[in-house]
Amino acid sequence: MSVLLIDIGNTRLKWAVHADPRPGSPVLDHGAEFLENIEQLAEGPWAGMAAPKRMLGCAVAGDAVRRRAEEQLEEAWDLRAQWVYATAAECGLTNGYDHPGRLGADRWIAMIGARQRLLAEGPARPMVVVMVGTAVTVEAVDEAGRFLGGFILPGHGIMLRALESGTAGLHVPTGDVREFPTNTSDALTSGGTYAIAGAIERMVQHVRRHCGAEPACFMTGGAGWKMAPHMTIPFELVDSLIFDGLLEIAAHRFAAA
Ligand SMILES: Nc1ncnc2c1ncn2[C@@H]1O[C@H](COP(=O)(O)OP(=O)(O)O)[C@@H](O)[C@H]1O
Ligand SMILES: CC(C)(COP(=O)(O)O)[C@@H](O)C(=O)NCCC(=O)O
Ligand SMILES: [K+]
Repeated sequence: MSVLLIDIGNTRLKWAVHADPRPGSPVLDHGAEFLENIEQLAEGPWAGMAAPKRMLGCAVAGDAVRRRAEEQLEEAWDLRAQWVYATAAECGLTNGYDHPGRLGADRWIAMIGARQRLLAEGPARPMVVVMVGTAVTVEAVDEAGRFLGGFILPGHGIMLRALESGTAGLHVPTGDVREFPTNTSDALTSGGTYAIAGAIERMVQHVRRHCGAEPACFMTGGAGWKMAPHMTIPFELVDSLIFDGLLEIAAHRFAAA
């Protein structure tokens, strides 16, 4: 029973088709489109594809974007969309947010994916789960699977645009990451990268102190590769964290259905 998984962030819609709704099921096809190209999915990459039996996704980019994706599913295969929202508890995770439903669904699902991966690799430990997309999120999860809380930071693009629009002298091309930047381009690129790296390292300290154990650090998101060379702590870069989480949720939901 093939399943189409969709993750709509504020920059791109990412999709993957898996053979079955169960963890580890093989990927049959996948892709990503910038939000402005969603209307071309049914006639483009999805045109020749066998109809998936089910769909499960998350969308944090607003109702209008979500509806545009739903229209493509209808047009391509007459497939009904099923969206995941953050809840108080799911797949072994409990949600410590003040209002659990207000947590971004992508953050919740990535934590579920990371927890499964952690438990597949060894005994339970605390985790720090990082998503580097349009925004950056840095989540803390304790050994028992309780989401303690997380940071939201601007991503690379937003940081640069904020500085460009708020100043007169910062309109420069992208630079390199340097320990001691000596030109404006490098200063901006390094500032953004180390701001994100610093937030991650700080969350690792918080978790280490709170849980009394070394957290496992997982990183995902379209710009995760930009951070990877500049991290000083051990971490695992997992591109598929959200899809891993969605598959886990799909296994529960579609087995019960
Ligand atoms: N092919 C690409 N083109 C442009 N930006 C990319 C690309 N791949 C990754 N990125 C970077 O990834 C970020 C978006 O990551 P993504 O995971 O798609 O975000 P979101 O989940 O918020 O839509 C962009 O801000 C950009 O820095
Ligand atoms: C924090 C986010 C903007 C991240 O979005 P992304 O970078 O993946 O596009 C998204 O998860 C969101 O809108 N969250 C709702 C608010 C919250 O999690 O507290
Ligand atoms: K995302």
